[in-house]
Formats: sequence, C-alpha cells, structure tokens
Amino acid sequence: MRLDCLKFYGLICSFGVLIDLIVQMEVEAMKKMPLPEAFIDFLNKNGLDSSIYTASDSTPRYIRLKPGCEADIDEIEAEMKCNFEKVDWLPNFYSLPSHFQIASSKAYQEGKIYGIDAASGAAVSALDIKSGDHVLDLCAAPGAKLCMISDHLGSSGSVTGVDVAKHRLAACRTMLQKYALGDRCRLFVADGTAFSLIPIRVHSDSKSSLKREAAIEGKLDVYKEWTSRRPWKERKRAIRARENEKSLLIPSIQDPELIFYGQHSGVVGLNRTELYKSVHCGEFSHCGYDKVLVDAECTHDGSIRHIQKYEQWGWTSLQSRVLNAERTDELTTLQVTNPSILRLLTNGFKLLKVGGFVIYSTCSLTVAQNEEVVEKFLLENPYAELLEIDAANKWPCKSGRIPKTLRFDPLSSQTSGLFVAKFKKLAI
Ligand SMILES: C[S@@+](CC[C@H](N)C(=O)[O-])C[C@H]1O[C@@H](n2cnc3c(N)ncnc32)[C@H](O)[C@@H]1O
Repeated sequence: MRLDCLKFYGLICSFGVLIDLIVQMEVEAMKKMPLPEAFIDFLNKNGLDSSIYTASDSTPRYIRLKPGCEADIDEIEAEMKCNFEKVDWLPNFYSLPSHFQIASSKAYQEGKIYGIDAASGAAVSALDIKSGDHVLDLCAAPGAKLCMISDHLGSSGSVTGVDVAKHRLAACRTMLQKYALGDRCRLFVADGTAFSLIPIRVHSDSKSSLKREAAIEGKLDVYKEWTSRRPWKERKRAIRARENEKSLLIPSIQDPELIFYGQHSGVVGLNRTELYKSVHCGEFSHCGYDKVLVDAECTHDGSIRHIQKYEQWGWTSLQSRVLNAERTDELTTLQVTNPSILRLLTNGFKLLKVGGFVIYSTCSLTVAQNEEVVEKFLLENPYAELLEIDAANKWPCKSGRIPKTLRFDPLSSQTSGLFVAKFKKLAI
C-alpha cells in the first residue's frame, strides 16, 4: 500500500515537472514571438519605440506588502518559495520574477500582499497623501490604487471612489473588504465627468458623535451601518426612477449610486438630502477634496500585463481590443478634442480645494493620450499649475515631452508603462 502511494506520488511529481517544462517552453516561445505588424504600426504612428517592448518579458512582477505585515516577510517568501527583491525607491514594494503567479498564494488570499505595478505605486505616492486628507479617485476600479490610498490615509480623512462601470466598482468593493480598508471609503457608480459630491468632513469630537448616534437612533431615513442588502425604501426609489426614465424615453442624469460606505466614511447618520447636497462651483475651492487621482481609461498600450494577455488571447484580438481604429480614435479624440477624458481631468480639478493636487495618469505611452491632454488642460485652466514631483528624482523614470511630466516604461524603468502629471490648484 505504502509502495503504491509512493509510486503514485512519484507519478504526480513527474507530471508536475512535465507541466512546468511545457509552461517554460511556452514562455520561451512567447519571448521569441515578434510583435504583430498592426501593433508596430500603432507604435510608429504614435511615435513610440518598439524596443520598449523587448524588455516586457523580463519586466518583474511587483507586489506591495500590506503595511503592518513587515514582520511576516520571511514567512511569506518561504510560503511562496520565492525571494523578493526590495524596491529601494518605493516603500513596501518588492519585485518578483516576471511570470510568477501570486493569486494562489496564502499571503495573497489572506490579504497580506497586493499585486500592483511599481509605476502605479509611484502615481499614488505622487499624491503625497497625509493622514486626514479627503481623497477622490475618479476612475477607481478595480481598485489597486484606491487600496494604496486608503492604506496611506491611516485613521482619519476619507476616500471617495468613483467609476462608471458598476461591475468593476463591485470588484473594488470586494477588494476593500478583503484588505479591511473600507472603513473611511465610499464608492459611487457615476460618470466622473459630472460627479459633484463634496467630501463629508466629519468632526470626531464626542459631541458630534453623540449627535450622529442620536440621529441614527431617532430617524428611519438616515444611512445606518452599511449592509449589502439595500433598504426597501431605497430599492423602491431606484425602481421608480428606472420606470420614470422608461416612460419619459429620455436618458436621465441619475444621482451617483452609492454601492458601499464604511462606518467612518461620514455617510452613517446622514440622510439622502445631506449626502447628495449640491454646492456652487465656487464652493469647491474651500470644501472640495485635498487630493484627486484621475487614472484615466486609455488604450493600455503601456501596460505589460495587458499586452502579455494577447500572447494568450491571440495577437489577432489586439486589433479589436486595442488598435481598433474606432476605439483608438474615440479615446484620443475624446481626450484631446474634448469630451470624456479631458473632461474627467477638468472635473477632477474642479472638485479640488485651493492648494490641493490632482494626479493625471494613464497606462498608455502615446503623446495623444498624455502630453496633448496636459497641454490642452493647462490652456483651459489658468488656475492649474503643473508641478514637479519631488520624489521622482529617486524614481527610474524619464521626463515626458513636457518638462515635469513623467514616463515609466519597461525598458528604462523595469516597470509597466505609465504617464504621470501632477497639478496644483491655485487661488483665483
Ligand atoms: C485605468 S482604469 C483605472 C484603474 C484603477 N485606478 C486601479 O488602480 O485599479 C480606468 C477606469 O476608468 C473607468 N472610467 C472610464 N470612463 C469613466 C468615466 N467617465 N467616469 C468614471 N470612470 C470611468 C473605467 O471603467 C475603468 O475602470
């Protein structure tokens, strides 16, 4: 019996070795695969050097260690059978071999590590978050940057995450819950180009807490502790709104849909009118957000993980997913000649307090989606000042075509591609 078990175990091991060998051969084959012509065309048209992508297979995978788990690092390395290399320019970040998978590890499942590229971590660092800040993430899903923002915030201030895609924002909510970071967060499904809710500045003194508790006890129509099941009254209101919409046959501009709020997000104890209170444009200058992140939707051509997926999906799908003329034109037209993405940045800036910062980032390396957007934004917003990112002198990135803007790319940074620009709101 014992001998049979040993034989069986031996068989499983050889099978495992064989699988590893096949995976290794596939990886090697991928490395030799030339970039498809359509992609090279896209790069040429956008003035991008295709050699950037020659490093993509050796670009490390990055993880961020959850603050507080520093003492567990040896145990995590042992469990994952991998030596992490500390990223010396970004606290709590480590690099792993390029094709290392983290999702099945205990450390990942227990919420001790995050999968996030170091360039993305740099974009969040550029926000320079201080405890007590009220931060808005206008394109929040699936939420890697939002989690890092919440971690940096500590035990005061708030984070508001907005995304137009409900299913993606629901994934963001799951992530916040997994990492126990939702306490000061609220998530809204909304169009970030029109979002206009101000942060809730909660006074944490005991008098205010007592007042809030009294409001919760005495009133039925205030937000109580968040549950995944929405109160009947709220569901009825949503059904009625949908029916009205259908009967009017016109798309209505709906209120942002609140899909999550934490106990200390400021929402508990408010009624709907208080939560959805609108303010005049000029008021944002003193009651707006301290920091805003606009991590805009783009063609993702700089994202190594995204581009590597085509090796599995088949390069032919690159055409429909990234290079599709309509989609690319739509994105660049949207960004440069106005509507959507430039409006995202403009709206993010509007929602800032005077003296606050906005970070604009994209994982595209095209000039159209980056520097051209910055140029147009600065032309239209005389109270925006493009800022130097102080910490960047230690980062392995290059300057963008506009001084003070930054570009990370696989070849020079050993990270995924990312463009970052930082603006300050000046007093009018
Ligand atoms: C690059 S992803 C953001 C990644 C995210 N910051 C993170 O770190 O996980 C861009 C996001 O913008 C969202 N988006 C696109 N247009 C939007 C709009 N008008 N308003 C709000 N979100 C939008 C997309 O649904 C997508 O989730």
